[in-house]
Amino acid sequence: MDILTVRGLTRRFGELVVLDDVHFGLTAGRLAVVAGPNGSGKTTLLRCVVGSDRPDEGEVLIDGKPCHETDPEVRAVLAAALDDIDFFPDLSVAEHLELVAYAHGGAAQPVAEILAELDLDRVADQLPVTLSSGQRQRLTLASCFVRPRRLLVLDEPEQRLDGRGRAWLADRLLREKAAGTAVLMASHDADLIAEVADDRIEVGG
Ligand SMILES: Nc1ncnc2c1ncn2[C@@H]1O[C@H](COP(=O)(O)OP(=O)(O)OP(=O)(O)O)[C@@H](O)[C@H]1O
Repeated sequence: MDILTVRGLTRRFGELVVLDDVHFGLTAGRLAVVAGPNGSGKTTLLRCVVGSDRPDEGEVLIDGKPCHETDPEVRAVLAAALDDIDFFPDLSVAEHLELVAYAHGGAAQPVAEILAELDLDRVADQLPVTLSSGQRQRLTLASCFVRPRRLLVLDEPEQRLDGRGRAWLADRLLREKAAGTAVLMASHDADLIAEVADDRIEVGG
């Protein structure tokens, strides 16, 4: 059965039809990439899937049930990194990850391990505001990987990562699939897409 089902999703902003009757399903262990040029509706689609935007028509089902962002069941299943993520300003990098794990029923992977994996161990005691942009991106991704999940939604996760970070990301996504996580990802990185994607959802022109 699909973990994620999108049916007839349509989103308009005034006269602009950004998403027009989008359909797809995603099962455990598969990765679908959302592809299209700038402004084609990739982020809008992901925002509708995670519930931070509402489609004008159509529906999003998680485990066959309509998805509402605040449902405890959805919160337990869905880990998302879209660009509107906020960090707790007064918590260190390590404390932020401890709290995210705690809020979702415990760490899926020890915080110390994920810090080391993402080269964040050197900045574990720093506040988010003191991080470089690449380190902030790594913390965004770590926030998804530290918590339990069956569905992962990522908006251009490769952005601001260096070469080593991109290699790590590809490997990590392959491991996510092997562990049975369903992944929906917007990306402009053709190499990453070729390496990890099973399905391709084209949006826009
Ligand atoms: N709240 C909004 N009000 C009006 N227009 C919007 C709104 N949100 C998005 N749009 C428009 O919808 C279109 C799709 O935007 P979206 O951010 O989904 O594109 P994208 O494919 O993610 O682009 P990029 O590759 O640049 O990240 C754009 O033309 C954008 O201006």
